[in-house]
Amino acid sequence: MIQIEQLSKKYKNADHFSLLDLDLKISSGEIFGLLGPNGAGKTTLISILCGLIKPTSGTFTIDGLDFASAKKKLKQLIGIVPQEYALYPSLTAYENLYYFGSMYGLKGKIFKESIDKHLDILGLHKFGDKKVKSFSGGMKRRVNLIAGILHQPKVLFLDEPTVGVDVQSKTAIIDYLRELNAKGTTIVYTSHHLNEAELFCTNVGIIDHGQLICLGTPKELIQKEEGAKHLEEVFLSLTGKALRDYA
Ligand SMILES: Nc1ncnc2c1ncn2[C@@H]1O[C@H](COP(=O)(O)OP(=O)(O)OP(=O)(O)O)[C@@H](O)[C@H]1O
Repeated sequence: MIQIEQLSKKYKNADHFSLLDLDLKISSGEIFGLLGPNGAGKTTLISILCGLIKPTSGTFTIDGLDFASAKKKLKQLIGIVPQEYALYPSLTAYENLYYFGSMYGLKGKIFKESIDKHLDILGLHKFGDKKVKSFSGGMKRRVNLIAGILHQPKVLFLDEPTVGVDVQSKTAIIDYLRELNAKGTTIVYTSHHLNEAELFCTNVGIIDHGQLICLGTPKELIQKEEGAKHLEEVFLSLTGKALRDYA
């Protein structure tokens, strides 16, 4: 279970809070969708939960652990699939995965077999020895995903794992995440694909201007919004149509 209490973040020199007094509970076994317009605070929240940046105030625990007292345990417990490709372009897919797995202390025959197995499951078995710089966006996204799950995390955080990929890669990624979840992995993911989130998530939270503005199953949120048939209509009704450009 992830328990977040009164979490706030104001970046150095920023004139506004990117997260403000956010309370949220995510139960074990969920596929939780963190949705919101550009600049809403999704990446900021995921980055804090993964221990990549520190909150300005507030607390959170994952499985009862926090970074202050149990950093090493937490790092093993969670997996991170960042929005930007965290891959070395001039290494092969296999070398990248070997490197990232080693960072979690993985080694030996079972580890190597696990890399091969995951390359196979995600349709990359023919490309393990090819340099990542020659890969399509969809292939890079799939390698990025494998890099985050080789150590079998209990909780997996993914920041827009299906952005910029074709329907085939998207389906392979979502199907694989569903499989992981069925085996017990809690999934927290951000996305701008509201149709995908509607079908994929057990619960969603919409955040805007750093605050949680609604929470529930996709079905509940759609039922609550008069005239809405899909999550996208709920989303637009709650967050408005104004563009969210920032620089
Ligand atoms: N390193 C930073 N320094 C200052 N401000 C930042 C920094 N990173 C993000 N912000 C600001 O924090 C706010 C939330 O940004 P964040 O990236 O968390 O939003 P997001 O919901 O993930 O957006 P997107 O959908 O565009 O990825 C924005 O106003 C952004 O400009």
